[in-house]
Amino acid sequence: MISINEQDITLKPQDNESDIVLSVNGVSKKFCRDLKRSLMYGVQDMTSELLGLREKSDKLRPKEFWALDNVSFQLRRGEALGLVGKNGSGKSTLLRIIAGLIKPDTGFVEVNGRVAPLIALGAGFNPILTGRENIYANMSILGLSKKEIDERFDEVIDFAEIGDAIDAPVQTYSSGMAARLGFASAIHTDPDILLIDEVLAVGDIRFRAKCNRKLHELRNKGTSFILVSHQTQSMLNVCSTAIYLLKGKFVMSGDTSSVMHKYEEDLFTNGVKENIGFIALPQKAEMESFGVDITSIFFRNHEQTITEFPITGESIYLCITCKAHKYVSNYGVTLTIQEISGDGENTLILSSFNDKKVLNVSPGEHELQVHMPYLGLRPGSYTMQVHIRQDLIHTLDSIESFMFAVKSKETMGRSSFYQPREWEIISTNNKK
Ligand SMILES: Nc1ncnc2c1ncn2[C@@H]1O[C@H](COP(=O)(O)OP(=O)(O)OP(=O)(O)O)[C@@H](O)[C@H]1O
Repeated sequence: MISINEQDITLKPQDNESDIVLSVNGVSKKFCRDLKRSLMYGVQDMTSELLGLREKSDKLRPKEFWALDNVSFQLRRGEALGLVGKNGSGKSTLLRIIAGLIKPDTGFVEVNGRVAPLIALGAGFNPILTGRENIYANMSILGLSKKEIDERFDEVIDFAEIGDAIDAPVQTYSSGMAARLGFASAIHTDPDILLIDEVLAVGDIRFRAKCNRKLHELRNKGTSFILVSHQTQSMLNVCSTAIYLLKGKFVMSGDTSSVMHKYEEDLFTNGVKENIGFIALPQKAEMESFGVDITSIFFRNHEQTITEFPITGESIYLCITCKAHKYVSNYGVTLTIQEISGDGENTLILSSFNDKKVLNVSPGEHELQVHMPYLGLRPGSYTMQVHIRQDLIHTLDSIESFMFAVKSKETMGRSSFYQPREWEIISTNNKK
């Protein structure tokens, strides 16, 4: 994933009309899911457009739906704006309208400068043309003359690290190569606005670092960005402001952390509210059990009171109640925690086996407590897998998703975990 470090954000939007590089005004776009009807509407629309009869329509025809519904916002020079929303909320449609790839059904977009879309992998590339031909086609679509492209050509292929493959058809490229070429040609057009879709999460770490440096350079020159991402940390790192779309509708805009907070909260409370921070399971019959069954999972605070929300930096006990049907020795618990809107990476793995804690239980009910004196997880929404194993091999019981939200009393800034700390000044005057 492309990311720009926090310190890269140097340009602050200024309150000046001439700073507005993009203005999206009441933009709506409708689509039709039924292929036959969609083709029929397409032919109808084209005919009426050719006859000069087509008016922007704010009415839906049968089987149509609004993929974008009356969205308005402005982007200023040097601003990095995040676009968040669940799958299908209209983010790509909005980027494609801004890039001029599709037309809105109502509203309009005003662009002050050159827009370079980094939308789908190898977007805009013709697979049967060579890399070289595609660079010329792509850069001229973005408004460069042949002479300008000639001047930048070597820089583009150098940047893309394509080598001899530049004269092979793009259909023979790997997705990473196509994306590198797309990225290189787009950024070498000196865009005023870069549209970055998260499908651009390609390339090795070294290439991504190179892209970051280039983006940093562009940013310092005043290029504005719109970044689509589901990853909270990338959003917080890159974007100063964000917009949240839901089913094509504008939900809120503002500073990135408040928007991401609302987005995560909605993701989280989507029909599963009753299961957050607490799970209770029906008892298993003894014949279905492998010896130890999880009966509930929840948190207790430092006073041992049950709490729904653990707090970053505070003491918390994760409690797993179990019913043992027999004496079970050498068992252990593994907890694997992921952020719900994260990139699928594990945020934290705790294992009693790794901690050399061997657990034994006699028949009956037990509460296993995992004490975390300072919770390191930052505020957000998480899912936890819980596995109880014997001798690290046999699974006795497991829970695939225990969902919980972490709240915070302190400001975390853009940190990705909580570090307990103390600040102190020690006088060294009398020390030798
Ligand atoms: N050409 C099309 N014809 C019909 N429906 C479409 C078309 N393009 C997009 N859609 C629909 O419009 C809605 C918005 O799609 P869009 O791709 O903009 O969402 P998104 O927020 O970018 O989703 P994701 O996060 O999955 O990329 C979706 O329901 C999608 O299925």
